[in-house]
Amino acid sequence: MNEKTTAELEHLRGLIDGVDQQLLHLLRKRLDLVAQVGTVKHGAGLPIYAPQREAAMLAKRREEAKNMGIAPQLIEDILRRLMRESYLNEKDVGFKQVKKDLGSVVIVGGKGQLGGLFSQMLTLSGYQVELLDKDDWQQADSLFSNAGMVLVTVPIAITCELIREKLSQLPADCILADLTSIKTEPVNAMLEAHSGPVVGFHPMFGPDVGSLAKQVVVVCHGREPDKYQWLLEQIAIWGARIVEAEPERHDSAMQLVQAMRHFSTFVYGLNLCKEEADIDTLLQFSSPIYRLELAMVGRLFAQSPELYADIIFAQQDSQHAIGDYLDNYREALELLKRGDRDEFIKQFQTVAKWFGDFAPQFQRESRIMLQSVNDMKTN
Ligand SMILES: NC(=O)c1ccc[n+]([C@@H]2O[C@H](COP(=O)([O-])OP(=O)(O)OC[C@H]3O[C@@H](n4cnc5c(N)ncnc54)[C@H](O)[C@@H]3O)[C@@H](O)[C@H]2O)c1
Ligand SMILES: O=C(O)C(=O)C[C@]1(C(=O)O)C=C[C@@H](O)C=C1
Repeated sequence: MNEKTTAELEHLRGLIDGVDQQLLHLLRKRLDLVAQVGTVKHGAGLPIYAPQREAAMLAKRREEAKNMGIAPQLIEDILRRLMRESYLNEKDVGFKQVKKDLGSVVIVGGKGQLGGLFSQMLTLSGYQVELLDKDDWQQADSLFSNAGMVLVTVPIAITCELIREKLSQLPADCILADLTSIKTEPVNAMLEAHSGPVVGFHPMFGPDVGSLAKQVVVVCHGREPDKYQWLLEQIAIWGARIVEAEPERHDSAMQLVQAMRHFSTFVYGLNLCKEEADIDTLLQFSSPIYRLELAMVGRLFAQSPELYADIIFAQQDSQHAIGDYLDNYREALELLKRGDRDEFIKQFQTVAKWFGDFAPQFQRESRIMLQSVNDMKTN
């Protein structure tokens, strides 16, 4: 680079630094305003996530960006990231407590991952939370005697037995609820063990979400819904979307959404491990989609093997779905073995037709994810 180029670049980079610093000041200003919104919402008991406000704001800013010669997607990306920050900041102010006269909430398994998250959310909402973990059963009677709600969040494999053996003497008006990833058997066990209000939940997210804004919580009604309606409102205030489902319908969807998904991810990892693949080399040659795929597979193995074993093994019916998948894999492998490219293309087109409008929609969504994956690269 000659001296003139160096000087020009330095000058322009200095101006860019100045603009970025102005952006920082604007960000500070926006975060302060969002904190004030958080306080107002807390007082009024309004949900942290305001989808209509977001949609209207994004549409306006996109239009304004277009008029200024800025790509609308740029401002949308920036605002969505900023709103994620808002959910986190607004959460720290706390939430309105919907049910003031509940008594305490006893979380059985409360020192675990999901128990910890719900303990935090309930405490931020003003409830008195008591944790009852595996070594705390000597305090159970005194904790249960004041409980307005008992929330079960222990490993799946011991959930039903624990409910039947340890939760059959709760106060009659106490709500019995759970967070188990499968629903039919735990909800039945709760209905058998307790004659009062019963409700099953399945939070469709892990403990590392940061905020519940936009997350889905499946609810399976058990008994006396009017007694736990406040809890659904509380979860909505946390920003999550409640999806109602019969336990059987939930479990059958979970065979594909969880059991088969995690099983094929497990086999993918198992295969890489047995093939002794060199992850560093794979990453060097990886396209963004491969990096994303590897991240999705790798993150499974950073978590509890028991949790995933339980999700897969708790639903023995999943073996049929997994078996069908294996048959389809074998049939597709046959196409490859006999070099039947034409048939591959025919089947590809059949699947594309079956996906219909979802295929281009997923392509658009994944494009944004892939660009983020690429942005995160540092070399
Ligand atoms: N982790 C997730 O991503 C996730 C997501 C959705 C639902 N869930 C569900 O949440 C539940 C808990 O999962 P987790 O990931 O928090 O597991 P975890 O292992 O982190 O927590 C389980 C807790 O239960 C405690 N425990 C074990 N035996 C006990 C006993 N006899 N009495 C009282 N406590 C006992 C453990 O000490 C631990 O603190 C499971 O039913 C799971 O299906 C988990
Ligand atoms: O306007 C609100 O209600 C806010 O909470 C602020 C804000 C934002 O960051 O702009 C954050 C979250 C909402 O979903 C919508 C907008």
